[in-house]
Amino acid sequence: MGGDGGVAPIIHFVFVHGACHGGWCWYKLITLLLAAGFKATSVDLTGAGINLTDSNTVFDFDHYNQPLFSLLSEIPPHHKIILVGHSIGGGTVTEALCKFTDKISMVIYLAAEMVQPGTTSPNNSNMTVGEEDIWEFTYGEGADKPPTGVLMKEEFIRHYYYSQSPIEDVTLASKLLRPAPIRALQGIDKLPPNPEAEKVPRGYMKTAKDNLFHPMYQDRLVEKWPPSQLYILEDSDHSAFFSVPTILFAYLLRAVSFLQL
Ligand SMILES: CC[C@H]1c2cc3[nH]c4c(c3C)C(=O)[C@H](C(=O)OC)c4c3nc(cc4[nH]c(cc(n2)[C@@H]1C)c(C(C)=O)c4C)[C@@H](C)[C@@H]3CCC(=O)O
Repeated sequence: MGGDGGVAPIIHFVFVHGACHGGWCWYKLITLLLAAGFKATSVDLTGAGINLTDSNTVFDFDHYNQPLFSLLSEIPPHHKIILVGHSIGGGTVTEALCKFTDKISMVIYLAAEMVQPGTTSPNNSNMTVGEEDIWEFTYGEGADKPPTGVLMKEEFIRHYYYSQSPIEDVTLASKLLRPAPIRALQGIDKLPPNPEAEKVPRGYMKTAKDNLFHPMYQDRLVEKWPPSQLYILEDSDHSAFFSVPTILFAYLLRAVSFLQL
């Protein structure tokens, strides 16, 4: 029995995708966790996955994150929420951590943006997002206005997102990726300091064979805001949920074994 009115605690993993992805990318992890007796949910942020909003109309980071905020507000208090964010979804996770601090038992950043509220990202000269040739922009407000969406060009997907992943997953993903709301993403890493949120245990999982989010840049994030647990996924590309799902599953279980229920 836990401390919440005598109701037994339930460990509930909530997964947040990165840019252009959707809740679909967690299908292997959700299958493994459900089979092991945990609760596991993935969310489609606004304009992603099967969320019906056109991402070209999403201009605000809070609007983009709204489906996660709704989900978190509905989860009952006896659920011990482990919030897991991938890639730029780490920005969403940090914002949710600040808004729902009391509901979250642990946050895990997977190859993710992990920036202490009140500070800025370390120098990002290693980031591939700056290499415009790999991106295709959409102009929902007309060609004379700044872009509203961004999607990786199909010929670069295997190398940058999924170099170590099964080819079937690459094929599936290439059908499901959708443009990310570029203007909403400009709102990441703009949070005020939040000492309460910093008390929540935090894990970082580094992807060592990542062609998109350089491992050295991930090291810098970890140095700048050291997590309580650090895991290295040696054989993982940027998308550990496809390339090393069983190792990721094992590391998630190890991470939650440190929870005080
Ligand atoms: C194009 C500019 C826009 C942006 C888009 C974007 N960012 C990432 C993707 C896209 C389309 C990815 O596909 C990747 C990801 O989420 O993979 C699933 C992205 C990352 N972005 C990161 C950090 C980061 N991005 C931005 C800004 C933007 N990203 C523009 C608004 C910032 C800041 C503060 O401006 C930061 C810190 C990483 C977590 C990943 C990997 C990026 C890489 O190394 O290339």
